[in-house]
Amino acid sequence: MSLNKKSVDDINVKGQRVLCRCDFNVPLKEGKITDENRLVAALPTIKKLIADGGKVILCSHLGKVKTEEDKKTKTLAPVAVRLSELLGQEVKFVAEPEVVGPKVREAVAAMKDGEVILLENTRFRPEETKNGEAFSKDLASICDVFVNDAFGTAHRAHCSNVGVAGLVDTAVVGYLMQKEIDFLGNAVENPVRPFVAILGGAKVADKLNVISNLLEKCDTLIIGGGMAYTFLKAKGYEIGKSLVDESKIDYCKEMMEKAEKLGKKLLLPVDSVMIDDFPNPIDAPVETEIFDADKMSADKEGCDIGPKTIELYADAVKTAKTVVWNGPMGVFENPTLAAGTKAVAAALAETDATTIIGGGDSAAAVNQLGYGSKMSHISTGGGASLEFLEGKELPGVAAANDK
Ligand SMILES: Nc1ncnc2c1ncn2[C@@H]1O[C@H](COP(=O)(O)OP(=O)(O)O)[C@@H](O)[C@H]1O
Ligand SMILES: O=C(OP(=O)(O)O)[C@H](O)COP(=O)(O)O
Repeated sequence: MSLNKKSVDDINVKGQRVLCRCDFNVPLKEGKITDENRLVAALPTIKKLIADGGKVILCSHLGKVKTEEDKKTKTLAPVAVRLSELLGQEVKFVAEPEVVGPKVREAVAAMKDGEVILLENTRFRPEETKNGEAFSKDLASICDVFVNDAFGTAHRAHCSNVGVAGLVDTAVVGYLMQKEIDFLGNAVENPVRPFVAILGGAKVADKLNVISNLLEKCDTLIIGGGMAYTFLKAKGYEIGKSLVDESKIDYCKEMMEKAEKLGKKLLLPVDSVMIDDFPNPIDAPVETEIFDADKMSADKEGCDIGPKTIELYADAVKTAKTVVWNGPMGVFENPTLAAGTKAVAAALAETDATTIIGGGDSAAAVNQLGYGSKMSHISTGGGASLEFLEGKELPGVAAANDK
């Protein structure tokens, strides 16, 4: 999918009411934002709209809203406070149960050019995630122009990113959306080779589906983390209590055949760090033992790639010119099980390749290890970047006006 969409550079927002959909779905702990990456990433578009004299109405979802209790804890109030600080001007938080109601209409009517308001969590309206008409219409009624900069949500078709776009004359994308699609699009469509893709993590079912498409595009596909064990089982190896998706064993066999047919390298762990039981809490001390991949213990669980695999993977990355990485190599939240993830992050930091990180946990791992600034691009979208890499059209992008 190429991004031949109208952007904030193609419109004049002076004096216009601009509804700007961002992805402010940030992690919160006791009401405090613990990672503000998504807020910082949204600033260029917001600043541009302010500078151009728009009346900037920001909106976003925050988490999944299922209960009444969620409406207390998943408020965007802390985001308004932090955004005000980051922008150096007031972001007025206008909260009401229906998200867009009389209070918001009044506040919008009173806005001066260059002012900013933030609406409450769009998922407080139950129609939001069903792309229902009433809420889309409410959103469209308070704006002249719609800007979608929520890349992290682009794989969803909801009122605030898709429904509303169909009800306004002007629907464009923001800078973050553009940057994400450009980086990810170039990486898969015109990669400087060798192109290495690294997949790991625990969302095994989701991520296994990406492999078929990625195999056609990359030169080497490296598999680690929880998803590796379904492959190792497909090879006939004992995997003990490790994570597995039984329904995907035949698919993994097919993927190994596909790689061979296409002449692509598919690298799997040759050894594994195993433990007796999954740690609880996750960072509790654990006793580890290293096994070759074809001699794993039937009573243990594989939780990281072993030292031989680290060497193999670091070597494969060394000569790469483009690397896409999604998903940690092990249970990196536990310091004893973080070596594989650390080593891959270090290998990426050392190459002169274009390095693109996708997925909340992978991004957190890279940042925690201090390698964030060494990567070419850290995507703000996990699910969205994966669906994009799979070659799927993202509804949030498709809904914007073509150039
Ligand atoms: N071998 C493994 N067994 C169980 N969990 C694993 C294993 N390797 C990695 N994980 C877990 O995978 C999680 C991240 O997976 P995922 O959500 O798919 O990644 P991302 O957020 O980067 O897309 C981490 O919490 C990590 O502990
Ligand atoms: O955090 C998000 O997705 P991600 O965890 O896949 O990056 C997006 O804000 C989408 O949120 P959702 O998965 O609740 O629709």
